[in-house]
Amino acid sequence: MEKHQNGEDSEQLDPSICGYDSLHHLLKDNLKPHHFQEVNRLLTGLNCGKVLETIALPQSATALSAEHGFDLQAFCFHADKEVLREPRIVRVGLVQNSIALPTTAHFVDQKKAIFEKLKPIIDAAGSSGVNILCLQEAWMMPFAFCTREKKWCEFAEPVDGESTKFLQSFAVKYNMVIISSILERDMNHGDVIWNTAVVIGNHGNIIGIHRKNHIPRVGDFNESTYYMEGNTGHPVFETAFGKIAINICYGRHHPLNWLTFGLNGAEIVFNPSATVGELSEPMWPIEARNAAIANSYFVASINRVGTETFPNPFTSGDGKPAHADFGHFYGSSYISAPDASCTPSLSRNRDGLLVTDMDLNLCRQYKDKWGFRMTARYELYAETLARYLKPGFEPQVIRDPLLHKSSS
Ligand SMILES: NC(=O)NCCC(=O)O
Repeated sequence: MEKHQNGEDSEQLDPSICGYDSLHHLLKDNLKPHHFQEVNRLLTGLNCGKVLETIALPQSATALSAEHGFDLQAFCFHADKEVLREPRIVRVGLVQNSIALPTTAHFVDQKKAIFEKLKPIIDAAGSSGVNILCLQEAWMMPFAFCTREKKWCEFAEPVDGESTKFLQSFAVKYNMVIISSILERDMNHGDVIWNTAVVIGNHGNIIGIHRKNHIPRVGDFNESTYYMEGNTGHPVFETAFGKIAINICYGRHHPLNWLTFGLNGAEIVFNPSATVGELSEPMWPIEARNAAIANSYFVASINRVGTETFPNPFTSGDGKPAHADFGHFYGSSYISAPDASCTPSLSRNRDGLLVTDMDLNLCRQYKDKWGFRMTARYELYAETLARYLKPGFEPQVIRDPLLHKSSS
């Protein structure tokens, strides 16, 4: 079987949806235009009563996408015009990518090759005027946590390590905030390892970090072998372009995690992820979108791409025979808005850059319209949670007194 540069088998290289690289394209090409219009309205919603607009990007960006073969799509979310506030338009970029060399290559070469691969994509974002750019989870390494082998810890870096330095130069060059999700080694605290998002300001400064709150224990996601649950809470970073937060991957299954970023004032929550089709694909278009609606903020979801094969087969205690790959990381990065509209997703199988303008005024407009914050009744839940956390908790269940009585 033919092997490709990144270690994928050619058999695994058609992770298309019936030959299409996204559900959007499949529907568009196969439905009659008026059917597609209705399906699209129901699936991706309307923004200010209209289908989401596409935007034209500069030729420098489209040329980079053509030369390097990455998917490039661009959309725009509007908000209603307000009397007292000017529009607050932010241009966001999301990058999804596969690894660049087989996982058997020297670790230094693997990381360097990913840096090289990302350069033209980040340049395309910069030349498109992106204000905030977010990369996928642990973008600087293969997602080797399935293996449980400790050698992959060598990819971990301090917060101000080489990946941050690499991105700082782009942040300065393009006046861009960059969110970089890395495997972090905290040298000042006994070399402890974390799954961390570093927020780099548009002057190249490090604004702060957030460490992944919820660590998966599902399928091959054996991440708990490598790092612990984060200790940074739910920080919101006030940047030159808006208040942002990062909910790293598996945290998207936890509604209270989304809520707490919202309570701290986030206007955009980024969800850098690494997840595979077999496990989570039906959840992917739902959870982030629901969070955007429920919390009246934008959510930017990013997933890596490709199938990563590791040198030694592994098992995960789920009865599956030993295997050496993680399954297919299905890309499909997209953005959801508080008004229930969302962009089509990027390719399921190619590297990509999604550029999206969003008027942050939409967040407050939807708080005013639906009043989810005002109707939330937080005190009810605070009281139940406080009781639930005590060892003597008893669930509030009212039993039908006729249950188990024999019917006469
Ligand atoms: N990276 C990560 O947390 N993946 C867990 C699987 C999922 O949440 O879909």
